[in-house]
Amino acid sequence: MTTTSEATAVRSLGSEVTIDGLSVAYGDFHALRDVSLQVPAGTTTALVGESGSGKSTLALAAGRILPAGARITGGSVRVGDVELTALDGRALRAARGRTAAYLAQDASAALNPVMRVGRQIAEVHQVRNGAGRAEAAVLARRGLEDVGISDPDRVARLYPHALSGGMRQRVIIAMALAFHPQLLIADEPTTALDVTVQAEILGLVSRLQQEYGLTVLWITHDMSVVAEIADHVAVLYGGRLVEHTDVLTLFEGARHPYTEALLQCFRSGRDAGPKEPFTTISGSPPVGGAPPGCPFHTRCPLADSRCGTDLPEPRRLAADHVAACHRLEVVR
Ligand SMILES: Nc1ncnc2c1ncn2[C@@H]1O[C@H](COP(=O)(O)OP(=O)(O)OP(=O)(O)O)[C@@H](O)[C@H]1O
Repeated sequence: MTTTSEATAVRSLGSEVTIDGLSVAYGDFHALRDVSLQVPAGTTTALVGESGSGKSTLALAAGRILPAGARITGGSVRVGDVELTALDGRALRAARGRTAAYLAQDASAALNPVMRVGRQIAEVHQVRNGAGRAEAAVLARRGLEDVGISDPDRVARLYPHALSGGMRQRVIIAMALAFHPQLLIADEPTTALDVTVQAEILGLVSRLQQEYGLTVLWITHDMSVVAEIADHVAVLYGGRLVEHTDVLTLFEGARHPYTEALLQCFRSGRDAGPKEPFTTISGSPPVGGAPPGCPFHTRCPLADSRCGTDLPEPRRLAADHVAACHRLEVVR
């Protein structure tokens, strides 16, 4: 039987995540190819890239919570000391429960509409942490307080439809924390919220991340979110990791032409007046598989003939900086 202190105790939650040579396919189509990435325990890595670049596939593979139909075709994922890619069946189901919690863009889809929110969080404490019913109710209220809800007793009795979008997202965060996750996957959880609420939720997750030492993979299109929450950034294009670096280097010394193009779009959107056009990346991301050579070569202003035929290997430029590009010397 679990004691009160065991059920209540929150470990220093985050574990190191090591992804090595990971490839994932939906049917015959490879959405992710040969991606290697390390997320140190207790840090946040932002996954950025245009739509379809493979951000969600990578994050979901890191928690082994890919949808049905997705197959890991190569490589490995280790969370803490568990090699997730080596597990299947019952062992995988058990490991999943211990490993990752997921914050979705649409918080209402993650909540049961006919159950009071306090009960939903309490159930996690009962099932996941072995708390008794009364203790779980206390923990649920404490969880609501922890995510900045000032009147947890009242809110615990509400159904999800009675909550605003921001409040629903807070409830989902409280529920995610109740899982004591080794890895928190945040899939653009703030994009559906208005700007003020978005800032509040980002501030909240940053505080909780530090307080609980959470390891976070944060999927986003938005470089201002990256600046706010990330320690490291992984840039994906056409299912490949093209650059991986710490957040300061990203903004001050990105080396891959695709990363540079994303940053130019961000800066021009941020600095443009209301009627000024802002920069976009010409062309579209690959659909149905990346071309041979560098996946970005068809849109890259610096591409030469080799870029169309040879896949660039990731090159280590500093302890915390890797980029895969044949033309790094001419970027800076
Ligand atoms: N369940 C699925 N079945 C088939 N193909 C899928 C599935 N999920 C994703 N894909 C495809 O895999 C590729 C990568 O998708 P993924 O959702 O990982 O990209 P993303 O960068 O997260 O995009 P977005 O920002 O639009 O969410 C895309 O081409 C997508 O169409």
